[in-house]
Amino acid sequence: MTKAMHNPNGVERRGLMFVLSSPSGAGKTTLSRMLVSETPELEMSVSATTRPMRPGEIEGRDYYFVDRSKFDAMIAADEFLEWANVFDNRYGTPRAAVETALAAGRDVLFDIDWQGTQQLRSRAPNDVVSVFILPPSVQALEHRLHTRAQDSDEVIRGRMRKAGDEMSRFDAYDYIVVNDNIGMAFESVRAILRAEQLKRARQVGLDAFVQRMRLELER
Ligand SMILES: Nc1ncnc2c1ncn2[C@@H]1O[C@H](COP(=O)(O)OP(=O)(O)OP(=O)(O)O)[C@@H](O)[C@H]1O
Ligand SMILES: Nc1nc2c(ncn2[C@@H]2O[C@H](COP(=O)(O)O)[C@@H](O)[C@H]2O)c(=O)[nH]1
Repeated sequence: MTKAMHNPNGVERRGLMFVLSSPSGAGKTTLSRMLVSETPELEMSVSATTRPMRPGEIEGRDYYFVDRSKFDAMIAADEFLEWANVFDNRYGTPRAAVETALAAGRDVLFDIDWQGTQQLRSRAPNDVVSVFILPPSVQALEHRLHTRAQDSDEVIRGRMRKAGDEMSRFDAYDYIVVNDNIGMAFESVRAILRAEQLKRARQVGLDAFVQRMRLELER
């Protein structure tokens, strides 16, 4: 699915699909924004959703906000790489933007739930790297949802009720990060991304790179 890109070190490598999941409010959006702003080769996948827009959200930056009939038409037209029902709404990853980014040799970041992660992994098992973000405590999670101040008390109660089930999905992920101190959590996520970019199997240009140096040494 992915094409080779050039690393800063000059070795070609395959792009990867970097997934962050967590119970609602654990910090995926915050970490995603930090990661994208510090990683030029990483592009955020913008999902489509039927959920109402929150104050401060921007169409096309945070989500594509669509109604249920548009969403279902997109499913019928096979426009999603994955989609799922989450908290009584539908969410999906538009296929075209992701395929364009990967074909241009970029990495793509996904803020999606466990169901979407499963679907991506079954499509591209070697290209998905998944990270599950846990909150430091239940109290901190609830506090964060309240201080974000973007959902009604009823919505927050619903998300807290589902947090236990969401958290139990951690064991299907490659890496687990507890987001207590945001700076430390960010450093952990960034280190995971960097290490995965450097995996030997992703650096598809290594043979050619080493071969060039060997030829030079033999001259
Ligand atoms: N380490 C942290 N310490 C304190 N507050 C944090 C931390 N990380 C994130 N937050 C705050 O917690 C709130 C929820 O974070 P965020 O929106 O990133 O969560 P999320 O996992 O993306 O949630 P959702 O799944 O509902 O979109 C935000 O107000 C954010 O600023
Ligand atoms: N399977 C998918 N899950 C998605 C997608 N986009 C977001 N999400 C997940 O939904 C919940 C709720 O998000 P919120 O913005 O309403 O708080 C959260 O777990 C997201 O990760 C998607 O395209 N596919």
